[in-house]
Amino acid sequence: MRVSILGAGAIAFGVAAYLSKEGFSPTLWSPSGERTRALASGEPLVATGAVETTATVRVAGECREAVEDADVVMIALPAYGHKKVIDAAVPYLKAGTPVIISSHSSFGALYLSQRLARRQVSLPIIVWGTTLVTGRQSSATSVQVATVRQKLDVATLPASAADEGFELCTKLFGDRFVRRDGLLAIALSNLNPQNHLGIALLNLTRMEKGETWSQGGNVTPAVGRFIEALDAERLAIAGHFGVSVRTVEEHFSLSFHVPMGTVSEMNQEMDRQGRGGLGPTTIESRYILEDFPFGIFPTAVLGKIIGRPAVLHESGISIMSAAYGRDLTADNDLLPALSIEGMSAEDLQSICRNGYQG
Ligand SMILES: NC(=O)C1=CN([C@@H]2O[C@H](COP(=O)(O)OP(=O)(O)OC[C@H]3O[C@@H](n4cnc5c(N)ncnc54)[C@H](OP(=O)(O)O)[C@@H]3O)[C@@H](O)[C@H]2O)C=CC1
Ligand SMILES: CC(C)(CO)C(=O)C(=O)O
Repeated sequence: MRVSILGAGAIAFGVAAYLSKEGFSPTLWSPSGERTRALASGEPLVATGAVETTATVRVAGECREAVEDADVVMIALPAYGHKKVIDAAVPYLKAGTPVIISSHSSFGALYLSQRLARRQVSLPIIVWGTTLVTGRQSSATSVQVATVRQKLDVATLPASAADEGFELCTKLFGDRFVRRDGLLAIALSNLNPQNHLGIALLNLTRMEKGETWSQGGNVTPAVGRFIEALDAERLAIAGHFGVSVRTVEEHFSLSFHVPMGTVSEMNQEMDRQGRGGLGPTTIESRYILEDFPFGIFPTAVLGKIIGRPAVLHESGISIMSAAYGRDLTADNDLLPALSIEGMSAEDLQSICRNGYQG
């Protein structure tokens, strides 16, 4: 099966390595072309850690080439690139060809559905609550994979494609998928924003000064409690919509293979095992530039829609925007096209179930 991955960062490399190892043939597309230059010249992709393989992967020079050829398309890059990449792909996507959005955030699936409806193209959009793997790109041709997650939440747009989406994901990536109740559940499942709000806000000076610091080791009890309080707001919103989502504690335990405990205890355990990872060394980090506009902000919008303001989410945005000297919510280039802020909870639930019709 030909899987074209739009993106060529750590996750795209990790997924390409995983698929190659499983006998599928992935194609990578780098929007600027920069990150696939060495692979395009014939060098193999080398993965180490939780996925160990050396593989030759195809590189597409243009988005059209990646998309037209594919049996499945996957978007695997930070949300601040989603609009650009979706706009590039939409003209070439074919009816029926599934599109997987890895670590869906900020209703990117609705944006894709809206653009496809304008072309009167109908296809299943498969959304994941987070990524299959975690890791870092270690060079232009290599990736260090830290973990392959045990469980991954999945849903589809429209919801009626759920069986097809679940079967496809299981065929490609194994028996690890947990079916969730539609796009809204997935939009509330991505936990990076809450984790990264706690980590980045409470370690901002380390990031700004470019220090080398242990991420897991610095999820101290106070940082852990803050993340748990943010999670309580997210869970309350999910509860109001009647959708079931994983707790932050379940997320850590299942993603990083540590026994259940408090958020701090689990991070400290990862750190003790040498798997705590390093925190960002710049404030120009996706922990802020992706997670605040595309994760924390949409969750705060959902809180407003249901009349239960997510006070810590809103405060986090205000404090970080003040620290940046600009309104971070303005970076979200997906929400304005969707006018979600003006919708009723019922209308939002309906569009998240059915998508846009051509
Ligand atoms: N890495 C991890 O462990 C985890 C990552 N995630 C999530 O997975 C997603 C991918 O993460 P990761 O692979 O680490 O990220 P990277 O920063 O490594 O992604 C780099 C890729 O994104 C592209 N990109 C960056 N900015 C833009 C833009 N403005 N427009 C178009 N494309 C852009 C780059 O394009 P180019 O090729 O042109 O340079 C490149 O292909 C993110 O949403 C992240 O939050 C979630 C959990 C863990
Ligand atoms: C490092 C990790 C796995 C945990 O914060 C992560 O979520 C990321 O890189 O985005």
